[in-house]
Amino acid sequence: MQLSGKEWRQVLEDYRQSHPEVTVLDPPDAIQHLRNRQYMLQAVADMNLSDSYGIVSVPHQLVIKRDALSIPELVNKAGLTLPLVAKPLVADGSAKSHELSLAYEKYSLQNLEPPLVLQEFVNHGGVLFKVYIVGDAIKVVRRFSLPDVGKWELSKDAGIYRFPRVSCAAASADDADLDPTVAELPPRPLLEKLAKELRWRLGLRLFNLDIIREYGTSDHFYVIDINYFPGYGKMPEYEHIFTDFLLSLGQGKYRKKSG
Ligand SMILES: Nc1ncnc2c1ncn2[C@@H]1O[C@H](COP(=O)(O)OP(=O)(O)OP(=O)(O)O)[C@@H](O)[C@H]1O
Ligand SMILES: [Mg+2]
Repeated sequence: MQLSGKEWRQVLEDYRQSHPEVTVLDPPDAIQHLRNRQYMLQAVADMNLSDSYGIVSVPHQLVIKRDALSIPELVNKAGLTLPLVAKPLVADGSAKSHELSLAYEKYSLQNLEPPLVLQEFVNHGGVLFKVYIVGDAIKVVRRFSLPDVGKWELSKDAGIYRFPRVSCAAASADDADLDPTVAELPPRPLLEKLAKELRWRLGLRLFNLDIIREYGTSDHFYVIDINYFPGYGKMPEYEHIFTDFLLSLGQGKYRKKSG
């Protein structure tokens, strides 16, 4: 018998209820929440994180459920500024769900295929920060990203550009000769606060964030993507970090039992 995603989650949930001695790393419903780009970044938006180390927000975005012809008008009403990144609404790891495009011109938006999320493109100097979270541990790496879009390109280009899955193609930018204002990692205390709060709000322990710094600012960051259980193989020192995480779970259980 083939189970639907929902039925499968129910099976896991029932198992958890009837086997309280089993450690569930992350609950299926919380994981499911990240598979929809309409909700994925909501926890970051709700946090309103702003302190002396910086501001963390999410790009303005608009959900288009159907009817591509109405997109230009909806974009107008929502006050979104072009260029926009169009992302399929569902982010389930399938190749299709990672087919993104960049739209420079309002009327060309009618050629997109809903359901999708339209997100304002934020210039960020072509570098993004992947922030890996494993329980209490945080590890950040730099990756090359999409280049900035200038006014010149905006006036000249009148279309939609599909781009390949950047995160797979992009090499590490950690050893590259980069503009230091672009390459400087987000402040550690800001990331600690963000990670701690997100672990709590999302109810998850194993995920990563894609963060960019708005070009020309030193401390305005945007979270543009959150993925559950990302490819940890690309995270430096993942063996140690993962082992420590698993050991800490065992210790927690032991304390609970004996305490
Ligand atoms: N709002 C934005 N502003 C600027 N660049 C963006 C924005 N959103 C996405 N990008 C660029 O597009 C890339 C892919 O976007 P995103 O991470 O949302 O898609 P994804 O398909 O979920 O990717 P992943 O391969 O990381 O799972 C980002 O790594 C970044 O280079
Ligand atoms: Mg990403």
